[in-house]
Amino acid sequence: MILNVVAAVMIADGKIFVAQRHRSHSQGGLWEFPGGKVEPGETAEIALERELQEELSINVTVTEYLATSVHQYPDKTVKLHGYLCQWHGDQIELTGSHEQYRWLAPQQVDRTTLAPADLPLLDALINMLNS
Ligand SMILES: Nc1nc2c([nH]c(=O)n2[C@H]2C[C@H](O)[C@@H](COP(=O)(O)OP(=O)(O)OP(=O)(O)O)O2)c(=O)[nH]1
Repeated sequence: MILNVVAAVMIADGKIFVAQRHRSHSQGGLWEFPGGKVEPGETAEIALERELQEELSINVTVTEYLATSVHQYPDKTVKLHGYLCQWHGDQIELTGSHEQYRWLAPQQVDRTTLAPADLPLLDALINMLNS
């Protein structure tokens, strides 16, 4: 099974937004960029806007494609498409998908608890910020 998943990379004041998946979900307890599965008929942008509204109660603007990674979990293969997204400063309210969130400098992100599919996206971001 291959899942197409979109992830939002939001940057504010040099920090990026990461959230811990709810313990009851697949890959529970791992940290990730918010987002989710692309539903049939959706573009990546529409899926991201919908997921961030559902999970964080915020409106974002998708600004730029970042990178795609493919990772095989025991039960599925995730094709993770990362996009830079603009957060407009709205109040972030977790709605149950996540346990907690943090804004961290990219180098501060704990690579051992980040969902493995997200590591190439984090590296693409760090490269982009350094170039
Ligand atoms: N949203 C999101 N999912 C990710 C990331 N990295 C990563 O491996 N995933 C995986 C976790 C899930 O197995 C899968 C789909 O994510 P999802 O956010 O739709 O998960 P979900 O809760 O609807 O999935 P499920 O528990 O119903 O299986 O992608 C990421 O950065 N963001």
